[in-house]
Amino acid sequence: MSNDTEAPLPEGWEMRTSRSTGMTYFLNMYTKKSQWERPEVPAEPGEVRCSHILVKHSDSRRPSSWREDHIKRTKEEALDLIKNYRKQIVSNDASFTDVAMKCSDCSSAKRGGDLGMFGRGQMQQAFEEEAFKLKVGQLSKPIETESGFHIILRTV
Ligand SMILES: O=C(CCc1ccccc1)N[C@H](Cc1nc2ccccc2[nH]1)C(=O)O
Repeated sequence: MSNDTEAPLPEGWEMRTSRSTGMTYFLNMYTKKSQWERPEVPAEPGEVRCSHILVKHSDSRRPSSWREDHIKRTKEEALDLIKNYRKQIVSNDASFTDVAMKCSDCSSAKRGGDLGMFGRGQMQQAFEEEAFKLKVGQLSKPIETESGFHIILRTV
């Protein structure tokens, strides 16, 4: 715990002095939210940009996609597929964009899986939690939402 006021603040934070009380507080430069406690980790961005690859299954919220009118694969088969896609990408046997365009069961497949910029409260909870944990350029492990299984690449 560093309460040394000289130590540099983590990325994205600025130190401020309250005009009314003279007390020091800390401002997240992305979200403009403030806090009294000295931050120990970089400020969370207000928005991130991610691409993803989605593999749906028969129990998905909408078991249909541009690829397949009636998706019959089981959850187990879907998880196996997304793990194999991740292996191909990590080993550089295929590019994220190509796999997304060919294999993703989301309409974003047409754009290499790109979902654009989004803030908290816009995507399904499990997807949001993982997306905001990622560093820029990082590829997530498979995560599950009601839509199916995803791997997420944070791009901005
Ligand atoms: O909801 C959409 C569209 C997502 C989208 C956002 C922004 C640009 C392009 C697409 N497609 C669903 C599948 C799906 N479920 C998701 C859950 C979280 C993030 C992306 C997702 N994609 C479906 O097709 O059932």
